[in-house]
Amino acid sequence: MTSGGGIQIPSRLPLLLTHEGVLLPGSTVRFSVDSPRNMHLVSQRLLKGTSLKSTIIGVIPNTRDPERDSDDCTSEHRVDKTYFVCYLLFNTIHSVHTLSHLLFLSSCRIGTAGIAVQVVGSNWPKPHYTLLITGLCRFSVSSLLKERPFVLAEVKQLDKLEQYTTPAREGVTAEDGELGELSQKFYQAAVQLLGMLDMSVPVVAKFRRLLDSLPRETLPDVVASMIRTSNKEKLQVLDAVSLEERFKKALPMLTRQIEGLKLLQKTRKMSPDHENRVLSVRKGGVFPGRQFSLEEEDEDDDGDDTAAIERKVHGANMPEAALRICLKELKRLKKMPQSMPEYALTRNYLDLMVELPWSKSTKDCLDIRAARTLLDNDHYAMDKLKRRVLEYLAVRQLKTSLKGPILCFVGPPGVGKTSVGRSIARTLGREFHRIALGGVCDQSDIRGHRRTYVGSMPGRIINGLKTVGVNNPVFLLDEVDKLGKSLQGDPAAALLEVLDPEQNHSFTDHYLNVAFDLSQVLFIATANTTATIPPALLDRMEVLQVPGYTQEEKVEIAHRHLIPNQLEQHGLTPQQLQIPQESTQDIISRYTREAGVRSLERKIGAICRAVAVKVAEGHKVTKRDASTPEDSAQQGKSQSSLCICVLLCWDGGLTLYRQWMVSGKLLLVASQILSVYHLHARLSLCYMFSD
Ligand SMILES: Nc1ncnc2c1ncn2[C@@H]1O[C@H](COP(=O)(O)OP(=O)(O)OP(=O)(O)O)[C@@H](O)[C@H]1O
Repeated sequence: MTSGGGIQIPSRLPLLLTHEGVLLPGSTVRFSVDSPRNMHLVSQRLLKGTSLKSTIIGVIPNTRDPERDSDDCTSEHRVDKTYFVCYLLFNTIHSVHTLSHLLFLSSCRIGTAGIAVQVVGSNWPKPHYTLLITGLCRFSVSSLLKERPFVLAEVKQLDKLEQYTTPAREGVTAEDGELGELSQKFYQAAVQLLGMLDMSVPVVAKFRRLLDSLPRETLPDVVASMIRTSNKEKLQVLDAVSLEERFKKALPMLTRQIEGLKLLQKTRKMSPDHENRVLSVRKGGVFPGRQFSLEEEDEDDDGDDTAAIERKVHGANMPEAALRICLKELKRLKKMPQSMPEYALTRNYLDLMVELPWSKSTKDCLDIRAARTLLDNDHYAMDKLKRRVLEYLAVRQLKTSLKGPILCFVGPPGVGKTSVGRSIARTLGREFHRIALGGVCDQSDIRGHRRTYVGSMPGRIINGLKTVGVNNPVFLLDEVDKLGKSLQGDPAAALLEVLDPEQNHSFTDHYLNVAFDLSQVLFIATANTTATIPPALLDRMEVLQVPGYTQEEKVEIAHRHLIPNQLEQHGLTPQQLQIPQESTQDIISRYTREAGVRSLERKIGAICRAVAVKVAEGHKVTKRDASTPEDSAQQGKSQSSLCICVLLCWDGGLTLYRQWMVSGKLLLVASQILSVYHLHARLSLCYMFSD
């Protein structure tokens, strides 16, 4: 095998006839073997041989063994007798052709001698072997020695194997004239290509490693086997026996690949992370392995995402403990692939942490006189409550320390507890957030779920803070008396910490798992009764009773607040609908039975809706008729003198309760029966237009 210091391949080589791929010297290719001749080669030569010599075979590319095709025919048409006779005849002729074909092969084809580095056999779906062969050198077939059981040929080695063991400087150099220039050009092109490729791809990594360590002579074969080339092109390189010709054949392929990449990069604008990756490899001469690249890629892929969160985390102005947790989570997030379910959980957690108003607050603009005016304007009566609220606010104005009592307004429904809470927020110039506690029976509603649970989320307090975006809002805990209890814990107990000024500076939501200072939040609670409020909770609050209203108070509330509000809500003007005090009194005494004014408000709303329909219809009619200036004047007059007559009818009897709003002639335009009270009564409206 060795002659004169150089390595020689055996002069007789078993030949593997393959049509699958082209094995070039210096490359490794996997071949699937299933034709009888090739199968014999593997079983009788490769598997039985014990020496290195026995693992060297010749690979003749682009050759389909004719016997394999005929074998296929046999199996497919085994039962067809007529075909079988034909097949025998055909095979006799064909065997001559096969021999000549192989002889033709042996006279003009070039193959690659290679070492079978791996042989894997399998019986599924049919018996076959898979060979992993590393190419050594070119050879030409001198003569065919035998055809069966596998092809054996006398071969002539074309490449000198010692070339592959010579260091680069002793191989082709620039001083070697045209060949030297060619090889230098080829090397530079290969380096250029490398600079444009994604280094995390294994084949590129291999390419980079090989580029500097291999002798230049081997580059055309190695590069041609690695870049995107067709089998035909690889065959051209294989057939190029002279080194110069080989460089000339392979260089255009390499240049084409570079141009193609350039074009691709032009159209698909390079992403910055890709650029970074390429740059990092260009700078550090050592190419990182696959594992390293993957980690790097993960970081780069979501680099923007995590970088943005990191910026937000640092900008959120959160306390040190929270910041530490965020940075820890961020570190974990960076290491996680985005496809991991925990990635989304951690991401959501960090999003919430950066959105929370750790140190964002509104400035209180408390002026007791203005507060009194505002409360008076918003609410009629409720003197006792308003007085206490003003006292409370005055103390706050004098003493900025916020450790005051938690006010709890207790009274029947609709007496204005919630709306007073809203007014307090307005007088203070703070954000207002209402937390409805009616029916809440799970303590995690208040404190949140631990992050270990699927679908965990923060409690209502933290959610409320996120919504308002400041850490000093007015939180109205509505209906504290309707808190429930269940196996999931007692939400009232969770509220104890929230409402205790001594404790709530370090309120810890289970989801956040870090303390949030609630001491700046102004809590106001409302309830219909104190009977169902847990004593411990009641003890933390100052109860302010809000009694129901008298008839006179209700009439005043209706005319000062409810009717103007409803008119505005329904897009009506006071000229279009005027409800006299007597009518209001009647509605209160006959159609509402309540301590508050919610039902009364609904009745007024019903009247407004009915009037809105009529006004809208009136608009249409007048638009159509108002073609002349006289018509327009008439229309304005009619609208301004629109009045209402309330007809109350119940149990079939009709009571006309007529109120003439304008003097003069009145015309009944329309009447509508509105369903107001389910069985007893109906409210009928008549619209009268002045002529
Ligand atoms: N004194 C008042 N002055 C003006 N409007 C009032 C007054 N009392 C109640 N209202 C109005 O009555 C309506 C109902 O009030 P609100 O929702 O505050 O009642 P509540 O006491 O909170 O009822 P609930 O206990 O059912 O929650 C609101 O539109 C409110 O403006």
